[in-house]
Amino acid sequence: MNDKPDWTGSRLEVEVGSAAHGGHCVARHEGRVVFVRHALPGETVVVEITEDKGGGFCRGDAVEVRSAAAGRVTPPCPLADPARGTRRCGGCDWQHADGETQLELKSSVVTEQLRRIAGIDHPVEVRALPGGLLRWRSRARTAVDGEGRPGFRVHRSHEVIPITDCPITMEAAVGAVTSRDWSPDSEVEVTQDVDDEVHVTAHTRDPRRGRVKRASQRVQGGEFAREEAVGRSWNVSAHGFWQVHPAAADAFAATVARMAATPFGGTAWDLYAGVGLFASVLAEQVGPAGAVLAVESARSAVRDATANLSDLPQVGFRSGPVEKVLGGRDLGAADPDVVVLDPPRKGAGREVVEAISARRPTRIVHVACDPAALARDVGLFVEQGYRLGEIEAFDAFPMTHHVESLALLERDVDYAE
Ligand SMILES: C[S@@+](CC[C@H](N)C(=O)[O-])C[C@H]1O[C@@H](n2cnc3c(N)ncnc32)[C@H](O)[C@@H]1O
Repeated sequence: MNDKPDWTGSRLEVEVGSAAHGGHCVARHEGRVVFVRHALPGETVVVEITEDKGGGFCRGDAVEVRSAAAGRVTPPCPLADPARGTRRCGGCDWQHADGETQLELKSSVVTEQLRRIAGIDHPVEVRALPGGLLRWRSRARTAVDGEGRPGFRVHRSHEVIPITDCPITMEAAVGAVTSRDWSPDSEVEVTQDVDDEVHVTAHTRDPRRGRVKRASQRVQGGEFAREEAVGRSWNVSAHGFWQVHPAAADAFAATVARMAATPFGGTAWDLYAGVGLFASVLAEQVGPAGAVLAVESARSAVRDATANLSDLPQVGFRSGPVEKVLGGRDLGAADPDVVVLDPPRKGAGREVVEAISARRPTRIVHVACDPAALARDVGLFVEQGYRLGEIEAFDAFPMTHHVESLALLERDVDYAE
């Protein structure tokens, strides 16, 4: 039986330890672990407990800094200020850290996740992308409160804090969202594309089902957002997947190209292909005599990819979940030389890792936006006989805890095969 007191709502002074996955730092109080938001390693803070897991760990927000770390700054957004108590925007975890400190925190988290989850000692250094810490976000989904005001949710809560700005979001995008009222309790999606055209779609609540309907109404902009990367122009369905940071697509594609190094005339797979960004790079490497198979589950993305890559006949598309397509028969006869996979946040998982490994590609490039998922999948590939060659990591989401890592996994070629 748990006889520990419930600390929810209490304020405790703690010494803050290292950064943990998810934008917290770890502290201890009376033998219990407290995950503290908006603190920095080495600080002494007063934390208000927002969640007590009953005998296990607690979560809380730093509400007063008694001794600040050297990297602490005043958050540019008032919604991330400790003076607000625990009613802070849930979006930005590291606004109170300067840019260099954010890179150090993210580097330590990626390195630690690899060590803890995959048992691999491989120090990772996260690099900044050009463009600074503010106004980089080209895509956002905002909530709307009961009075029709757009906003963001409090961390781990349904409460919506109305916004008049969001300093990490591009100016025209945030202006399009904040300049009007919306249907109460709806959601608004916004995209600012490379031409600075803003696309806005409202998703309204279905009162019968008590959740936001998938049916949506375009309020501003066109069907497609135009983007540019790898020297090409891309048409992406206005709220379809495209990298959120404007410098990310080129940086990731260049890294994929370098790590993949697919032989001319070879075969490559681009799994979770989106609108075909990495498939285009692989297609250039294999040339007209090679083959690239792009697999993607969202039908609109496959449609966009097919149109975007119509000049690259060596790219073939399969529409459907990767786990199903890899289990099917229409993958083509040739085993891939190289596989690139860029799964959603939860990672690819054992079934997909085993299906890829069974085809014995020489090189695998794993692109991950979550360090824990990266470590899980890397560990699974290592179980299948691959070794971690290198990792390049980018801060494609400044001010938040998110970080993008690209890992190269290699298998020694056995020429007797
Ligand atoms: C992180 S995005 C990567 C897109 C692309 N590589 C890029 O950089 O633009 C992940 C993509 O995987 C797709 N996806 C999610 N789950 C999938 C699944 N089980 N099978 C295939 N595609 C999936 C999503 O629709 C999304 O386009």
